Amino acid sequence: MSALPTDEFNRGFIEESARFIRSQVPVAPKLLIICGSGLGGLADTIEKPVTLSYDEIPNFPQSTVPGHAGELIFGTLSNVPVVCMKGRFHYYEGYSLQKVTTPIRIMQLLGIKGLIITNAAGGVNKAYQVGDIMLIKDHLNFFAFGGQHPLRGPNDPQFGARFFPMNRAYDRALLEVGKRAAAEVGLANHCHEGVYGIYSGPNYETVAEIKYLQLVGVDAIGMSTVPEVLVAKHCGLPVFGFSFITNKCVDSYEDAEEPNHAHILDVVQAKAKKLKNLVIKFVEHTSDQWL
Ligand SMILES: O=P(O)(O)O[C@@H]1C[C@H](O)[C@@H](CO)O1
Ligand SMILES: Nc1nc2[nH]cnc2c(=O)[nH]1
Repeated sequence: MSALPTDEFNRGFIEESARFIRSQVPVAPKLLIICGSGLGGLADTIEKPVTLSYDEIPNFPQSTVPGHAGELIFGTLSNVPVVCMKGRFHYYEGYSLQKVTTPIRIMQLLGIKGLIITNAAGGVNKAYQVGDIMLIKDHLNFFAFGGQHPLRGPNDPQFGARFFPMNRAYDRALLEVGKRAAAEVGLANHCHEGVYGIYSGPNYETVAEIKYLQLVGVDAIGMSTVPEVLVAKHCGLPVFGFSFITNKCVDSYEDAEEPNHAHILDVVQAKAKKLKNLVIKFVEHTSDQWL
């Protein structure tokens, strides 16, 4: 008999993962930080870190992409107990959207109150430059237009309602705090608010696809984030997200530039300190909300 997609969300599996983590970690996290490609250095700022490798945790997926270490780092930031996922999962790796998002549900069982989500993305908006950040104000979920959704299948009401709104998926107040934090760490002139689009990958976009994305209002394109945000919103978690613009998307046949993952990781590395400072400032300004 074929498995329902929600079998990956099976409570027994998720609870087993959560139980194991509880047995290893002294303090339950209040905030989950998901690190995008090359952004694992965000975890370096965590105080009193306790590291769990993904392969130690029962039923946890394994990272397969360079720039995604495959570790959970628990500790504190501005006195807030946090957990940092150094390594996320992508649909193109072969995981179902349910498997991609199980960490959100596991962390929800552990008691998180919010999500900071980051990614490396291509700049579709012509005004965006390499090294800019885009605070995510909304997304375009191309997977859903094609009927692909992590919450397809029976709903578990203990996590959230069958039908749920997404028009305020990216918390407006947190976005304002993000803007302030970006200015404080010297990123004011490199900070935008925009719409993130998800593309399945693993290839980068064609010129025609980039022209289409420009037309429909996508500012930055990537291969992640949206599934995790859907599952986080389903279980009521406020979300703050930003994209780090690692390349300008090619929208002309005359342009010989080609995106390249190794180069993308180098670009992230070059700005790592500022991005860490941004996350530190953001948590500092919002700490009361999570405790
Ligand atoms: O995990 P994120 O979304 O940051 O990773 C992006 C999308 C692909 O996984 C990869 C392409 O270079 O970077
Ligand atoms: N889909 C997609 N993902 C990316 N991640 C980093 N750059 C890009 C890009 O140009 N396109």
